[in-house]
Amino acid sequence: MSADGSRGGGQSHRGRGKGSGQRPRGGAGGQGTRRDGAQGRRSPQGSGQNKRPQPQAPRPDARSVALAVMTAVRERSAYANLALPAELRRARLDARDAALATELTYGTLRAQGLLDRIIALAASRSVDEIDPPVLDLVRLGAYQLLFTRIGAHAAVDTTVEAARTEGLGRAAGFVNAVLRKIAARTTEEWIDALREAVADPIARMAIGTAHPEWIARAFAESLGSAAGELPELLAADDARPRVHLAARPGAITGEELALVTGGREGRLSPYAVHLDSGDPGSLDAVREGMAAVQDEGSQLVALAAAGAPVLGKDGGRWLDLCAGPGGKAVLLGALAEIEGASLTAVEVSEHRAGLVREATNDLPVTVHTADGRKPGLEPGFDRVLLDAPCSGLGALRRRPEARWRKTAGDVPELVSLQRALLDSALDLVRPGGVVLYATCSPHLSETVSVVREAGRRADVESLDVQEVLAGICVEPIEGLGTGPWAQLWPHRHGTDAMFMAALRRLA
Ligand SMILES: C[S@@+](CC[C@H](N)C(=O)[O-])C[C@H]1O[C@@H](n2cnc3c(N)ncnc32)[C@H](O)[C@@H]1O
Repeated sequence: MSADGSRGGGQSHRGRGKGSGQRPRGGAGGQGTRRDGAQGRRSPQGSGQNKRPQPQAPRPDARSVALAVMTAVRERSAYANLALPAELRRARLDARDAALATELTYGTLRAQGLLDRIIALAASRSVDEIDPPVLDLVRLGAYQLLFTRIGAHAAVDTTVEAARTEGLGRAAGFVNAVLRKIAARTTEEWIDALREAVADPIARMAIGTAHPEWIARAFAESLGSAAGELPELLAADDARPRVHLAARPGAITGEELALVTGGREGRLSPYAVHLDSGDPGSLDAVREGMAAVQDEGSQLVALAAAGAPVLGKDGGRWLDLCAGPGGKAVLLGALAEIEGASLTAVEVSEHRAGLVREATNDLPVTVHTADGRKPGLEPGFDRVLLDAPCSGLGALRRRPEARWRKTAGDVPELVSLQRALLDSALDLVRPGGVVLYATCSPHLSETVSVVREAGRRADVESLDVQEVLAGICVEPIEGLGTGPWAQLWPHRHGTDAMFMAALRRLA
């Protein structure tokens, strides 16, 4: 790394540069940075004693936790929502600093593409020319300046200090200069500057809400005649989602779960409970397996798979064709137990199949590690859930880094897989049985196009899945689209943007 933060030359590794591990981290503090402020005050040099300061490992703080997660996401393609809890446990921050670390990590990752465009303008160079660990630091500082109430001095000073404690001291001047330039304008001024040369309204909205343009465009296409709701949708997609719990049928009711957790019952799934805050893993009901974290929209998918009308008697042979890691298999397995049915779960990944086994070990569920396109199972299932591998564009709010990792180029390959899996599901279901096709993506290529094509098979009819949902939901559900399929939306339903369609094999 050179002194101006650019790639190439010199040291660029965390913890190897000048100043690394030499003194407690700190800085000017500021809102939410009480600990930084207290630790950042160093004694004046040579203050009456000749003793050399003892080397001391820097104590983790909110910013170092955020940087560690950002590094894991960048270098090892980690998922932030899995890496952050591990870092928080390791750092043992108090509740206030843990909340700040969470806000900085998720916020910076979510806004990354927008921050990079602003940094490029401020640094007068492409971000590709900036050493990645230095770029992470600048992103973290820029996020604080533009999207938090942390004071500008605190945001700049603590980031420059972090450059030193992270072993990137030679880039401190560069970090300082870029952040000061960013601090000289408001967020709105930067966004206006980026939008200056952009006329297309969707592209302008995408810039302002830190979404890649192709994703905003896919959302608009899926909203169709309601594309005017795009700003609301993009804003909801940027907000931190509430934690949804699913009560396990037969173990606890939604009402009881709300009482023991202090949460609120959902308006859609009869098993849903919403929590405003807190660590769901610490709840007794979750630890004892009576409830699990699951988006309310995902609950509706499993419930629709269990409730869509089959012709003739339901013989109790149910199949989950893409089951890993097992969220819906647990709900389906618990319903199967109540109905006297059994669930076969298929998952191509050995590791994920293991997770399904673990999650369903006390339920009538058999797990097979196999490719759902050719699972080698005896056909004749009464019900098949195909929760297809997809781009995940409908669950971006739960995966802060995901929007900048995916590309439009990922979609066609997924669509071919979805088509082949749906064909297989329709071959495996008995005449009169139902396939529930679902994606956690509203992208039309992965949703309507796939089920329309399958509906062209001579032995398939489309059911009105909105009617199925009407029979399941606690309160009337609206805004699902023109049907017969259903599209859930974060801004309308408070769920992930799940899509579902029910197809029945003709007898
Ligand atoms: C959307 S996820 C399913 C989520 C799951 N239903 C749940 O609620 O936890 C899709 C799953 O399909 C698996 N998968 C991908 N290709 C597959 C294939 N050819 N056959 C079976 N499973 C596959 C992925 O590994 C992934 O676990």
